[in-house]
Amino acid sequence: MTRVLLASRNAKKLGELRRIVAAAGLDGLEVVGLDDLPPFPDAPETGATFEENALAKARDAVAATGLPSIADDSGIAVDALNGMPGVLSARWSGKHGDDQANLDLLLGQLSDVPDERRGAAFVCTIAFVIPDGPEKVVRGEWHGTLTREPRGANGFGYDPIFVPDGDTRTSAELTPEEKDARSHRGLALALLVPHLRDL
Ligand SMILES: O=P(O)(O)OP(=O)(O)OP(=O)(O)OC[C@H]1O[C@@H](n2cnc3c(O)ncnc32)[C@H](O)[C@@H]1O
Ligand SMILES: [Mg+2]
Repeated sequence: MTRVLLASRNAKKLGELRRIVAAAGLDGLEVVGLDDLPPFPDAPETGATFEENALAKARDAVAATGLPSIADDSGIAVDALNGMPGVLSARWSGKHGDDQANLDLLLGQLSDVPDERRGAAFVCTIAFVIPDGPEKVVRGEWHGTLTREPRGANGFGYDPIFVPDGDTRTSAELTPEEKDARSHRGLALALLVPHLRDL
């Protein structure tokens, strides 16, 4: 069994990563999370791009654990905000990981933005780093529009205000399987799976 670390401190995101990797049926891979290992310090995410942040998180995890490591840096890019919150999505309200405050602030900022200009995209960049080995970075995008009120209880983060193109439900109203099949995270991991099979 080869061990692979999913290096995320966000329990909901980690759950999605675990679920998607499990669905890919990678025989011979044992997936571990940060909660299965001794703690190591969480470096600040200071990169200007999702790619830089994902690579930094995966490299830190490799340095601390010696395990092949996967890290996800993701967020929402809003057209009317010129692509923000972007890499600041997790701390848009000033408090890291406060999903409700982040979502409320974003909705307030967009209150005067008309329906035809409420486009947004979820972006997920995943870095896979092997000790003394190659580094891979993949990216998935999921395009849609933003609602005016939150709807739905599934998912996390900005899911209750994001309606993916081709649907009328928010991504918090999709089943987990529906979200995985279409999401930025599902798309990125699909691109990574061939590299995981090579391990
Ligand atoms: O860095 P780690 O430890 O993985 O955990 P994190 O929560 O800090 O993760 P990010 O730095 O990548 O920030 C991602 C933020 O973007 C949002 N986000 C990412 N993927 C999302 C999704 O599938 N649905 C809703 N919101 C999402 C969510 O608000 C997250 O807090
Ligand atoms: Mg983070």
